[in-house]
Amino acid sequence: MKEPDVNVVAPTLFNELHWNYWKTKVFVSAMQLGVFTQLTEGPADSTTLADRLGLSERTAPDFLDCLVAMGLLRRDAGVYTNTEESAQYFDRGTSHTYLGDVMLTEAGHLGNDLTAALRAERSREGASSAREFYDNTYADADRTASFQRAMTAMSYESGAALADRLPWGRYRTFVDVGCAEGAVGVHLLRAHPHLNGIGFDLPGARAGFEKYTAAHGLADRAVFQGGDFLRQPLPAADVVIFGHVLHNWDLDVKLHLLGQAHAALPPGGLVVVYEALIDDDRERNVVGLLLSLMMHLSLPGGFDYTPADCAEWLRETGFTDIRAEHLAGAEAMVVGCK
Ligand SMILES: C[S@@+](CC[C@H](N)C(=O)[O-])C[C@H]1O[C@@H](n2cnc3c(N)ncnc32)[C@H](O)[C@@H]1O
Repeated sequence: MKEPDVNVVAPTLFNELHWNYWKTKVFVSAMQLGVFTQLTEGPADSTTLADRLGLSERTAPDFLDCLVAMGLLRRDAGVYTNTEESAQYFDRGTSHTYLGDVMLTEAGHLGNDLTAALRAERSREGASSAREFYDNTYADADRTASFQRAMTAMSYESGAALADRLPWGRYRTFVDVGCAEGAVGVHLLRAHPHLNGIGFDLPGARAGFEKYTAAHGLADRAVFQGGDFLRQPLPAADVVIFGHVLHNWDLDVKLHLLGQAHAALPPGGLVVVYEALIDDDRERNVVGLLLSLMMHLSLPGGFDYTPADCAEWLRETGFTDIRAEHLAGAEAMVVGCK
């Protein structure tokens, strides 16, 4: 295999195709479940729709808001209705214009796993927990490498934006918690030669991290520390970063991790949480909503969230001066100060 490439471009086309694939799955599931046909009987809220369509209440809000963000439904004060186009083409009762059969015949299989997960109280498709998902991933070297490559691609633009947007001149060290290959740290270390970083992750992430950071000539400033954040404290640093980590876990673990970050920071230190945060109105950032559905599908307990949710958890765990800022594409960060 070739060595990691140090001069890559952002994976724009990959992102576009990947998220279009997931939008198609959501659309097919909506037709398999009869969402649009149900809504021609009248507007309904998430609880009513979950009951009528046999959806789990755990997954229904993210699924329905995803359809809103995709422009297939409207939501007003928590009540969902069809758009004109959805009512005309996706309601089975409107037989002279109904187009759903075409999609279900050609691509119906795409929705099967999502439809089953939306109906189940617990997903039966993926691992029983995020813990099991990562144990399985790191048990296989090829799976580890492709997972870490995907994380590097997913965080490419956010890493570059983070290097630009935070006042790094005030800080000397950071710990990137759940660092995977260390791509975000590489962005920060290349842009700010005075910084030193720790990549903290499960021991199975070490080989990929050391190979990637060495290929960028940063082995001396990027140190890997193997550990389990469910069982041990985080390493001390001036800035603690969580990228696409909190969404893997339930609320208790999210709060536990933010509390651990608070303990690891000096007074004045920063916690930075970045991922495809769902917009506060839950009607625009379709990628954040799709990721939340992916968590429901394969990592039980995990869910994505809004900047407002994150700000509340940061306040609860003792942070102040909390602010949210868009980074790049679908991604945003929330920053808090100890
Ligand atoms: C979705 S990936 C995010 C990777 C990277 N931060 C990014 O944004 O590209 C989540 C990371 O959390 C790590 N992780 C999961 N459970 C962990 C644990 N118990 N302790 C430490 N790291 C863990 C995984 O190994 C993985 O690298």
